[in-house]
Amino acid sequence: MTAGTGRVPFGARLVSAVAERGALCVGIDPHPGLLEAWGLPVDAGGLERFALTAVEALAGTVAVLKPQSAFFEAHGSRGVAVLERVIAESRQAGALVLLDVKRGDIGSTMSAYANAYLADSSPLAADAVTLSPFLGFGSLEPALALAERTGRGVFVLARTSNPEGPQVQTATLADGGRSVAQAMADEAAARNAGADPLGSVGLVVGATVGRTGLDFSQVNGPFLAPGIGAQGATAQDLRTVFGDRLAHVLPATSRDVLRHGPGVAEVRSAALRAVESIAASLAV
Ligand SMILES: O=C(O)c1cc(=O)[nH]c(=O)n1[C@@H]1O[C@H](COP(=O)(O)O)[C@@H](O)[C@H]1O
Repeated sequence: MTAGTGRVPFGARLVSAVAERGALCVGIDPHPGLLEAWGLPVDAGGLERFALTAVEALAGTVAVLKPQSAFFEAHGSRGVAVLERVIAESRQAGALVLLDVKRGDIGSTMSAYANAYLADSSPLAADAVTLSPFLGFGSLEPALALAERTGRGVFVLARTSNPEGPQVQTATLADGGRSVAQAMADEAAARNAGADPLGSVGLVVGATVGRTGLDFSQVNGPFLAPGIGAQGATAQDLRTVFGDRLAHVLPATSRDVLRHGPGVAEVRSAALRAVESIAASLAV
């Protein structure tokens, strides 16, 4: 079992973490190619060395760490055991952990996913998870409810960083002129209404997506903005994507920091440079 949250809502804990450490989420994505580049074998032992080095370099420095579950699952039960350690040790070192699992299922199965990642009793419980709403936002209710009860958060996909996203996300809903992405923003806004300083239902909006025309003014929650670095977006792009919502944006990058390994100091320096360059871009 990982440590609890003290029932302080995720949104409030995120605001404190960002104030203390800067607005940055670093992904822990143990790609086989990165393991090789670090001189590690592509097996569970190599995964463990890679992931725990990343934790050592980053968990005392960066506001949010985002392990990508698939890269751990690919190594079977030993990989999942490493993921449990990554979550526990990162949280002990003061980082918030956003577990990237992009789950979405019919409501009754969604309850099981919620218990796996958002219940205090689970060995895989993180501070927040990524969720996919394309079975309908309402199907996520068990996760939203459990996250709220346990002081955890969720980030719901809205406008993802990949080029295929618009096929679904910019489509117009049957009930009127809104896009699917706008509907997700409106659902998040409804869940976060009145939360202070920030709600715990976030959205995922890629840093790569450019001007969207989406209205984020009522969301009152955090925006995870992946795509910086390896996918071509820069910190300067955030202003175009998020306009006057920049204060609530959590920029995310993974390979662009991890490629500086295997040295702990080099990985940490790369993350600190990213924090500074993002802070400079957001301040101008
Ligand atoms: O939910 C995510 O984290 C996510 C959403 C999205 O729209 N785009 C996106 O790249 N991600 C994740 O963010 C990480 C990006 O890694 P880099 O491209 O190496 O910075 C990967 O783990 C992706 O799965």
